[in-house]
Amino acid sequence: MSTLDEFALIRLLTEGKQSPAFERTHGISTGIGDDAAVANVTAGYQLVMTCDTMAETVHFKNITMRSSDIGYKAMAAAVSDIAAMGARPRYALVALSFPAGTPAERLAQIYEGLYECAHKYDVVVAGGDTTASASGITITVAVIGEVEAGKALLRSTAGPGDVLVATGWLGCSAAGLDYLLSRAEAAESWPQQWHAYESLVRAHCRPEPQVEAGLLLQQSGACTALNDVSDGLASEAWEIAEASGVGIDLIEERIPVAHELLTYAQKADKSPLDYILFGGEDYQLVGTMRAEHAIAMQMKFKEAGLRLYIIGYVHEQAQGVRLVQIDGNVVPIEKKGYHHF
Ligand SMILES: Nc1ncnc2c1ncn2[C@@H]1O[C@H](COP(=O)(O)OP(=O)(O)O)[C@@H](O)[C@H]1O
Ligand SMILES: Cc1ncc(C[n+]2csc(CCOP(=O)(O)OP(=O)(O)O)c2C)c(N)n1
Ligand SMILES: [Mg+2]
Ligand SMILES: [Mg+2]
Ligand SMILES: [Mg+2]
Repeated sequence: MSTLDEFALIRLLTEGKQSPAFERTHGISTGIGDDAAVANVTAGYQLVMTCDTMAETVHFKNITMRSSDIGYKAMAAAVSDIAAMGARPRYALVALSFPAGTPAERLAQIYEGLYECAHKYDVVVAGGDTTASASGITITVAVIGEVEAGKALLRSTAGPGDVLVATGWLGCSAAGLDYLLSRAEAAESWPQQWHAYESLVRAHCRPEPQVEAGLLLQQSGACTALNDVSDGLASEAWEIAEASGVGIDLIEERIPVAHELLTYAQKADKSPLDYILFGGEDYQLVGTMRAEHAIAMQMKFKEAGLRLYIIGYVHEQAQGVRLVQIDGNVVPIEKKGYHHF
């Protein structure tokens, strides 16, 4: 960044991206430009707050994501945690660190993607922070959402007799990542129209947080626990099981498998189930609900153009997470997923 100082860069990244009218109608009275942003709170609602970081080499490399994808996914991953509480995302704060000399154009593209995702999910970018880093780009997005008081969906409230549900395909992002790593082609030069494994690449680079699904589950009153899938189905099911003091059985034949995941796994001599259980970064929702409500919820989801799969059930005994295999054998599922350290 040779020609722009810090403040000129912040202007370049943010100016003209949100109209003052948009900010006003979304409850912001002071946005970017002061020491902190000021927003109204809705009476009778609670704040829901989260943040997630994406760091170069850990969450992305130049062969796995374009700059605009990095921004998009950073916002999507943070919004996903708000969806996983059954809440509505409202505001975002963005912290960006990069080594001196990073081209301003690259940063501008990251912000193009970031705002694209923010607009899609009706999130106002209310501020952030910009610093140098010793090496690599890091982007942290904090999202503040809201939910009707007392209605947030927790991990710790699943009960015996509940069924386990998922809002979409799992494992596609991890398979897409494997494909991109094996292909090893600089992301910025990817073609506009992607042909091979397009859905897997999209799942990895442009995940869609399930905000609408989370709200439907919350408003229904039938959902007893909810998580988003950032570390893999096994890890998320274990988190619900441990927090709620229950056991969970996953039914292999009920877990949906995307066609392209099957094709890729076969070609790469990998197991689709391994991607589903231990891959992560799907940003679908996995939760529990009382069994008697499950079919009606599936209908509601269908009417809304969404999907809801019943993929398991909750036990009284806290014997961890198990897989009911297609042949009827029941095997324990390891607590493994993505671990940073
Ligand atoms: N450095 C930190 N300081 C304070 N709280 C943290 C920190 N890192 C994570 N947490 C909290 O720990 C919990 C688990 O975090 P994480 O595994 O990242 O959640 P998720 O997988 O849903 O993003 C969250 O409540 C999160 O806010
Ligand atoms: C280059 C590269 N290597 C590996 C991964 C896979 N990966 C990185 S972090 C992660 C787990 C999710 O990230 P995390 O920061 O743990 O999200 P959180 O659980 O906090 O939402 C996965 C599967 C990747 N996305 N890119
Ligand atoms: Mg996190
Ligand atoms: Mg989460
Ligand atoms: Mg997260």
